[in-house]
Parts: sequence; structure tokens; C-alpha cells
Amino acid sequence: ATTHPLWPQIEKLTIEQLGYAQQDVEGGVWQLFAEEGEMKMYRRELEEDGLVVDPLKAVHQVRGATAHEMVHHFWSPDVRFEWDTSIEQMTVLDRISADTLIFLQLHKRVWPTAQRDALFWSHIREISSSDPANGKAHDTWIVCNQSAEHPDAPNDGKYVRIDLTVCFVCQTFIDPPPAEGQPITRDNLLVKITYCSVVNPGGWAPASVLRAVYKREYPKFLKRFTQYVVDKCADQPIAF
Ligand SMILES: O=S(=O)(CCO)c1ccc(-c2ccc(C3CCCC3)c([C@H]3C[C@H]3c3ccccn3)c2)cc1
Repeated sequence: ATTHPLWPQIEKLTIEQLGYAQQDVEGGVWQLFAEEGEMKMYRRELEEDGLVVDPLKAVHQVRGATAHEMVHHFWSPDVRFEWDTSIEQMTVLDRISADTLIFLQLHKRVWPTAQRDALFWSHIREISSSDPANGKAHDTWIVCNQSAEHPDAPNDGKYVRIDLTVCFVCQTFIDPPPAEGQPITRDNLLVKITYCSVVNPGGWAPASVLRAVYKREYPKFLKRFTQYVVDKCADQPIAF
């Protein structure tokens, strides 16, 4: 699949988004707008042609799951409806490779804005692996979602098409390490999560409405997703 025409863009954007996600949120450019327990949500106020396109960066950490488990459930079409309450319809239009799919999603209408759809490629990749037993190095995984075009989903104006760039980066920590010679259990798992998104709503929507919706929806979205994975994996063997 590395011969697919999208491959150079997928490769370039995935590396760029990894760097972007790993940049610290200090330095004052990011404004903390929501905080719940370990989850901190930041935004930068940005408008393009009068449209709110506020970049968002969320950092979170949860116990009981691995980076691989988190990103797999974020990427997999099979479980999307189990956690993503923002969508009404979802289709996989193409499987570019085993780790890259093209999604077409119809998002629930957010009153008073018009209903939106999103067409994007979604790529999952392990960035670094490690030997979980030594507890030193930690594995990092990323999912990148980037708006794309596709002949089967022309932007025919039936819905307002949003433009999105999303990255979801997770890193596993063995913390606290198990006692000498003891196996790693889920009590030893800590996963650090960074979620970055830039969503251009595609058509006019009042800035005040969008910012209120972002403030309400994103914290709910990330909390619900991470809790879903921890609950789903609780009684399963650990997938590093
Ligand atoms: O992380 S993903 O790739 C997961 C795959 O689904 C993702 C997440 C969120 C969105 C999305 C799509 C539309 C909207 C708005 C724009 C104008 C009116 C609807 C929003 C804003 C409203 C915010 C929001 C955030 C989270 C959940 C729902 N609503 C977000 C798209 C993709």
C-alpha cells in the first residue's frame, strides 16, 4: 500500500502531527479551557474567514489500559458507534492498507448549525515499541485523521462538509512497576494521551455557538472514550 497516491501525504502528516502532539502546552499560546481530574483541554482562538477553527489540544492520563488498546479502539470502525456519540452514520469507503482506512461520517446536527459530514483518511501506526517487562522504554502509538477527497463521496452540498485534522497519540508507562519477578497486571498500566484537533466547520456557524459546543462536547468526548476503553479491556488479556 505504500504505492497508494495518498501514501506520501499520510507519511508526512503523521510525522508532523506526532511532533505537534509532543510539543509542550506551556509557553502561553495555549489557553486552558476545561479541566476534569487528569484531563486538561487547551485551545487557541483562531478564525479563518470569520469561521471559528480553534485548534484544540487535550492531555489526559488513565490507568488500566495500554497505548495500543487506546489507539486501536479510536481507529477501529467496528467499535466506533460504541463510544462516538457525535455520529449518526459511518461508512468505510476504502481500505488503503491494513492500517489506513477512508471514513465517511455523518455527524449529528448541532442546533442551530446545519448538519455536517466528514470524509477523511485514518491511519494507525506504532511509533516505538519496547520490552514492557523492563518497564524502561515505553511504546507510543498514533492515529491521524485527515480530511480527504473520494469519488464515492463528492461534496454535493447535501451536508456541510467539515475539514478536519485530528491526531491521537498514546504512550504506555509501567507505573508502578510490579514487584520483582511478578507479572505486569492492569494495575501497573498508565497511559498518557494527547488529542489534537483542528476542525473547520466548513460553513458559517456563529462563533459563540461553536465555542460553546466545543466547550461542552470535547471534554465529554474524551472522557467517555477513555473510560469506554478501560472498561472494555478490564477483563481482557493486556495488548501491548
Ligand atoms: O476525533 S474524531 O476524528 C473521531 C471520529 O469521529 C472527530 C471528533 C469530532 C468531530 C467533530 C465534527 C463536527 C463538529 C461540529 C462542527 C460544527 C457542528 C458540529 C465537531 C465539534 C462540535 C465539536 C464536537 C466535539 C466532539 C464531539 C462532538 N462534537 C467535532 C469530528 C471528528
